[in-house]
Amino acid sequence: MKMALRACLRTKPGLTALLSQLSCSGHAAARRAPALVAQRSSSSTSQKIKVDFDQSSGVAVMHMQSPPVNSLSLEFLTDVCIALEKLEMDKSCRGLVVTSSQPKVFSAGLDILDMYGKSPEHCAEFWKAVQEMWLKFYGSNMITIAAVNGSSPAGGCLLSMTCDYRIMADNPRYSIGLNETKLGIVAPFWFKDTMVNTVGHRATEMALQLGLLYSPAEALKIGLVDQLVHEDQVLTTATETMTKWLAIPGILNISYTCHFFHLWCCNLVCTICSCVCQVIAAKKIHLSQDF
Ligand SMILES: CCCCC/C=C\C/C=C\CCC/C=C/C(=O)SCCNC(=O)CCNC(=O)[C@H](O)C(C)(C)COP(=O)(O)OP(=O)(O)OC[C@H]1O[C@@H](n2cnc3c(N)ncnc32)[C@H](O)[C@@H]1OP(=O)(O)O
Repeated sequence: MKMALRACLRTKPGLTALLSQLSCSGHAAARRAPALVAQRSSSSTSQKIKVDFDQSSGVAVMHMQSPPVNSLSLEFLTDVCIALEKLEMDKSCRGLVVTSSQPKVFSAGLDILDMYGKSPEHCAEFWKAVQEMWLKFYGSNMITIAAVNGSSPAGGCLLSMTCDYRIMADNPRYSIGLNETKLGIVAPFWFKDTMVNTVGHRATEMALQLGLLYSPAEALKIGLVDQLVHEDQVLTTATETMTKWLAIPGILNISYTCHFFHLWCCNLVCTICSCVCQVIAAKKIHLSQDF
């Protein structure tokens, strides 16, 4: 699925342009960007993101380092998107591993504190940034692997599902899943679609209706993650796996089908509608709070 989206993006420049207009690259571009330099290995760092790029293998590792739990705030999402954009522009970068520098947590999902009591403008920016992250990862030209070295609820699970492959630490204290229902909120349909594309319809229905968080073993069983390893081995396994993937001829040029392109267009249109609705809703909430 992700490869089809990637192919669509590569072959439909108009769509890419439209996406970039929709996305929040405006505010992203205004911020500092981690630079990639042409040398064998390079390391670039924003406050919350560290990128190590090994030019000889063409593989970059993005370390999320936003304490305490890599919650996805507007600022953090912006940094992630900028880093990804930079890597995307460097054609020598063919693979990306995403992992966490925080102990026990891959990402706690959307930053709840960044969603509460904020201005409608902030909410709109925030929501656009969430969508941009999803679009950028899902439509990436690189092979992407999530090295899930800790718990990954809600938006953290979404982030990992946008990757081509997920390797999770085999520690029963960690969990992963779209638990929004348990928080009294509804996972947006594109969260749902991403999960359907990963684990299928029935498993997604169950997961979303009950707001399930899965142990690593359960997640492996339903296909939410692809591999479990000891937590010391998550990153090394991810880079080894990446090497194998990148050795497959034409891996970055998998052809796509019309079906996938249609799905992509549907997702795009619905995303625009959803975005407009979110803004309207946020404005209404804001107004009602004034009375
Ligand atoms: C802006 C809105 C625009 C309009 C949109 C409107 C509507 C859209 C509708 C729906 C969209 C919803 C989609 C939502 C997606 C989400 O991702 S919601 C976030 C869900 N996340 C969670 O449920 C995770 C909750 N956290 C945990 O389960 C645990 O914290 C943990 C990640 C497993 C880590 O556990 P542990 O290591 O034990 O750490 P602590 O629990 O002690 O936490 C440490 C500190 O981190 C703070 N924190 C945790 N999660 C978050 C978070 N998501 N956002 C912000 N902060 C978080 C926690 O409070 C602790 O802080 P203190 O040390 O107490 O200060």
